[in-house]
Amino acid sequence: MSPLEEGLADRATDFDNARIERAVREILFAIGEDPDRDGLRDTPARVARAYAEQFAGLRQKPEDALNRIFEADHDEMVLVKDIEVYSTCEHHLVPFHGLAHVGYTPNKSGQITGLSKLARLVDVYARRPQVQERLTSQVADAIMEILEPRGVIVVIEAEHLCMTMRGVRKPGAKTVTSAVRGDFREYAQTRAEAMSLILGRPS
Ligand SMILES: Nc1nc2c(ncn2[C@@H]2O[C@H](COP(=O)(O)OP(=O)(O)OP(=O)(O)O)[C@@H](O)[C@H]2O)c(=O)[nH]1
Ligand SMILES: [Zn+2]
Repeated sequence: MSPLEEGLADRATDFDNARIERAVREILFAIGEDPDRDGLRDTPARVARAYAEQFAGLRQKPEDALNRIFEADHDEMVLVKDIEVYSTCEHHLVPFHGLAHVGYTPNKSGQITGLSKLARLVDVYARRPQVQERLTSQVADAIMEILEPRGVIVVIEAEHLCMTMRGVRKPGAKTVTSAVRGDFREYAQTRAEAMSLILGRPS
């Protein structure tokens, strides 16, 4: 399986609402609640709808998002920073959220994509059970494969609710991950330039 396909659900496997509803009802029983009380009666169905949205990326491919490629007379860095990202930690199924910064240097023929498509691509991978490291590298690899740029940099900074509301309980702790490919990996100067734009200060 190619890295881009990792985590992609078999498209034949439809999202199973009824099964989620049964499972959530079970969990409610198991924690000692009454799933039939007023406030909880519709909860299994609500959770199923929420999961359909939260995990929609399991049925999407990166090329569904990066589907507009133009040619432009521009072959220098394009960076979209501060893309809000919400994902689900695959260890505890609780959210992690933060900011993604995605930059690339177009190839010599100046192939670029719509700016919003980079944010859409982040969502394709974020809307799956994830670890932050894999999310970061999948976004970078998809851009390399589809746009064939000279290089890509992806930086994600996020707070994991599994580390704040439970477990070690360290609110405010940020996890920063990066994936660099092509020019950004090869040339320290190019990488430093991107990092200073991302962090908003000289690195
Ligand atoms: N590398 C990585 N680890 C993650 C991510 N999200 C959560 N984790 C960690 O996954 C680990 C799971 O550890 P376990 O010991 O199996 O589970 P646990 O007993 O619930 O661990 P604690 O969170 O320490 O209470 C924890 O250290 C989490 O902080 C992520 O995106 N990347
Ligand atoms: Zn977790």
